[in-house]
Amino acid sequence: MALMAGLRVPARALLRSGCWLRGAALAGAEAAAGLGAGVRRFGSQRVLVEPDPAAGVAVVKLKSPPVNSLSLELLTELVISLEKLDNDKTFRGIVLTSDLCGVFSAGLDLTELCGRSPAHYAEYWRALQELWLRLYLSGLVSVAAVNGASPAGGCLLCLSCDYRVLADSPSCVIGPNETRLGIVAPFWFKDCMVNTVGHRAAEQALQLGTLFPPAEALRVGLVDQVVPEDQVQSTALAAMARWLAIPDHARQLTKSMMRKPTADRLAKHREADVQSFVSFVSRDSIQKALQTYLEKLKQKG
Ligand SMILES: CCCCCC/C=C\CC(=O)SCCNC(=O)CCNC(=O)[C@H](O)C(C)(C)COP(=O)(O)OP(=O)(O)OC[C@H]1O[C@@H](n2cnc3c(N)ncnc32)[C@H](O)[C@@H]1OP(=O)(O)O
Repeated sequence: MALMAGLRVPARALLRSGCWLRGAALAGAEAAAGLGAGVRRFGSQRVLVEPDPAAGVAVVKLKSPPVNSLSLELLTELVISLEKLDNDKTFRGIVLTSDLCGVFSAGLDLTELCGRSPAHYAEYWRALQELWLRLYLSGLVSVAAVNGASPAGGCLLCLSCDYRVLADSPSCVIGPNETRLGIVAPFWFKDCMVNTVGHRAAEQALQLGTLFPPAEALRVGLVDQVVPEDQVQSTALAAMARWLAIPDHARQLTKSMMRKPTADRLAKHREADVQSFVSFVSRDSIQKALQTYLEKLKQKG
């Protein structure tokens, strides 16, 4: 404990990434995931990809301690991994999950939104747009195995998938809490919410900045299943099998028919959306609100 207190951040990071617990269990986990000899994990520093070529499925794990906040680096690495999987005919589906304990993703990395230059904000927003468009329109089946808290941008990642399984734990809250920070979700996040839970529920959740506990998230339709924490990944893989039973071409054309009009609203006006974000985030009042929120988070930690 004293050692952990003295080395607060690294110790927490290690615990979060499950390093102390995982070493011995790794071989077993690989076997359970169907990773035989010769099937190698790949990915990058912040995105771990565990392929199961026989099943045509890859488990994509976010591993950017302490909370998988969406830094420019994480966004970029995730886009690269998704692009690679999208272009590899071996794969028909991905399970998106977190390699950390208790957090799926803390949403946008607030340090990317505070005290930076307009050029940085623009670069960051373009990366977020890129990730959303790629995930939302991916021809792969995407199942989110939400094994931790998933506020704001974390919720957007989940909503961009085809199916969501959430862990049944009080800490596993999910929802669009932007207004509580004094900021506003972009219209394409709003559209995703509306498409998932309907206009009235989306309007209430977005205005109130609601973070739903699991039972409420299920009731409102924000997630499709709530299961015990240790069954999230296996349930996601079982759901994946149901989706993969459908011929790809028919499912993909249907997905595109359902989602392209929403995606096009951004795709056709990306640069205007970037400029609107840059001017919003650069306001003194927004900078102050974000700084205050970030300081509160740090004090709490
Ligand atoms: C300006 C216009 C923008 C429009 C864009 C709208 C779209 C999306 C907006 C967003 O996504 S904004 C981000 C919203 N996210 C949140 O409100 C979540 C904040 N975090 C938490 O509630 C908690 O951290 C957690 C995720 C529930 C995990 O709790 P836990 O107790 O396990 O960990 P903490 O001690 O709170 O945090 C550890 C460490 O991480 C830092 N941190 C947490 N979240 C973020 C973040 N989003 N960005 C950057 N850093 C974050 C936190 O400050 C701690 O730092 P240290 O104290 O260790 O330095």
